[in-house]
Amino acid sequence: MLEVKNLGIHYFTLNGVVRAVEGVSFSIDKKEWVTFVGESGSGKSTVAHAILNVVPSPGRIVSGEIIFEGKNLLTLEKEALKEIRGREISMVFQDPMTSLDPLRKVGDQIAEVLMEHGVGNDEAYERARELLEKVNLPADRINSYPHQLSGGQRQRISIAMAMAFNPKLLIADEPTTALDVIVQDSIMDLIDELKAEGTSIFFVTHDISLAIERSDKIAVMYAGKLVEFGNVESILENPLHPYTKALLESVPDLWSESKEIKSIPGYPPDLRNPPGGCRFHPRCPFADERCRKMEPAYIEYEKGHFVACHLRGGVGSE
Ligand SMILES: Nc1ncnc2c1ncn2[C@@H]1O[C@H](COP(=O)(O)OP(=O)(O)OP(=O)(O)O)[C@@H](O)[C@H]1O
Ligand code: NI
Repeated sequence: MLEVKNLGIHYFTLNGVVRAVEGVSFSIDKKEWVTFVGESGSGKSTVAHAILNVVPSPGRIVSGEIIFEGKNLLTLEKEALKEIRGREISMVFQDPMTSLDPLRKVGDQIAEVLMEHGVGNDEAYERARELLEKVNLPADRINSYPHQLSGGQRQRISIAMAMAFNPKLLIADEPTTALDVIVQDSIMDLIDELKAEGTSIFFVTHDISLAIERSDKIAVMYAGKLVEFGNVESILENPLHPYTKALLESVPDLWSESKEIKSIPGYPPDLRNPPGGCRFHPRCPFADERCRKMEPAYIEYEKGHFVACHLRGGVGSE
């Protein structure tokens, strides 16, 4: 359904070119929930924005293709992309206020999304009420302003807007990070329901245990590279990349015998000047000469389970 090939994104800042995303390839099938994990700054949000070609300035997509149902979204005319945005592909963010206007009633805002895509006035308000119910908010909330709602309720509103047309793909960038645990769960349930109705989910989180619970596949980013991608089960049973292993070991619940949380020594690199070879090599306990010199190829190590690491074979490039 969605296929991303060799995606590269740079931020052209006054202090240099930030190579935020390089050579990222993956696909998402129908009704599949794929979660992107990785440390802060690894490029998760940048990839999320690229799908609808909305990488904020000074960022620019410098390579790659984003094929959605056979069309490359990166070469599509503005108008055609606008038709897809909000209708076939929608987005929710960590801060719902980025998609809500503080000065207008939430019902008007939901109805407007529908009317923008050709739904008539009365039907749009009717649908807005239905959508509020669907996200478990009372229909009279239609007359509320965003500031009259809690953070969780506001996130429900932005999900209601995202759901307006039963999108084929929902891009959710840390939609629950600002919320408390109980509210978090209820938002995750809503996204699950959407998936049950046929929507594919591109989800971004810092919280790997959240990723494990809900998703079908996990994508692990490190310093702008996709280092591992595969089914949740195969990644848990057989993490192929040393960084993935380290991430899993940093989750306390997973390794309850030891109760010890291991953090990964060192820091991610400055992406204006990333290390040569494998970007993880300065922090990798297994790094050798090859890892310092050659970039590991991204290979399908076992069916549906991809990795970029010299320890797992594959041919690299200088
Ligand atoms: N507007 C910008 N200008 C310059 N550099 C940027 C900009 N936005 C992001 N970057 C850089 O691009 C890289 C990727 O950032 P991105 O926000 O995609 O990471 P992330 O994985 O989503 O991190 P987080 O978990 O903190 O949200 C980082 O090195 C970041 O500093
Ligand atoms: Ni982010």
